[in-house]
Amino acid sequence: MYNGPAIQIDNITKRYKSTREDSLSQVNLQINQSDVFGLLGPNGAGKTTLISILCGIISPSAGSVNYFIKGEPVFEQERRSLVGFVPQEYAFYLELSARQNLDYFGAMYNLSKRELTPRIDELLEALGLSKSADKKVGTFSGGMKRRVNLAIGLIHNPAILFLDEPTVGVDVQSRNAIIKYLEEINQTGTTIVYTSHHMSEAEEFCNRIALIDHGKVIVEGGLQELLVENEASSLQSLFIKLTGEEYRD
Ligand SMILES: Nc1ncnc2c1ncn2[C@@H]1O[C@H](COP(=O)(O)OP(=O)(O)OP(=O)(O)O)[C@@H](O)[C@H]1O
Repeated sequence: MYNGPAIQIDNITKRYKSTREDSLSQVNLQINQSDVFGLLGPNGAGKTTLISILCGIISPSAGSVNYFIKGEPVFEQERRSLVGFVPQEYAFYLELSARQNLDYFGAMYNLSKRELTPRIDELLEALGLSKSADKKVGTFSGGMKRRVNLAIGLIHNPAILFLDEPTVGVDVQSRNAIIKYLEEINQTGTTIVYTSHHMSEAEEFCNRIALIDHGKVIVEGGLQELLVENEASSLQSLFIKLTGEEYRD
């Protein structure tokens, strides 16, 4: 499988208008096409800010992000169809059914009914939502809502998928289903960039990580190499070793 760069992040700095400090400072990263890349760090480190910049939801104060598919640069106008985003907050209509939500968001990507119907069936089936497809999402459990959120981010079959804490608040079964499905799509060529506070999940799921703290990348690279280099027995111990034990309230 092709494994050149998919995302090139150069010198990203972000300062929100209402703040006096940079939320991100001089972030440089390269994410490769076959990666499941983990953006990890304590509360307030800058993970959501970075992922929001990468998906084009907010602009950086300085620096640039470039995307590539099989080595070819992606132009601004193509980006929307090639990039998918699964936000931390639920991004759907509680009064609509799972199928109606997927229909609605699919139409926003200009997918035709002929493309959309089999894609919706495939996602509902893959994420264990077929039986509840026509029920209002407002009646769903937390795990089912997370899976609907994921299906919406994937509706247009993006080549690069960003996920901000996709398994927060779900039970073991839903977590397992979500991670298994993400592993499958990564195997078939989707680049995945994800944030999580769940260190054992990230340790199993990611091949490469960047540890971010106070808006800066502290370390980045292959997960196994980082564990060996830092003499850490697990991702959790690497995290504590590099970010300390103090609360970040
Ligand atoms: N819209 C905003 N306006 C002002 N400051 C913000 C805004 N969003 C985030 N920040 C600040 O930027 C810094 C990074 O926040 P961010 O949400 O990116 O961190 P995070 O690593 O995603 O945290 P968490 O793990 O708690 O979700 C924090 O100091 C936060 O207070």
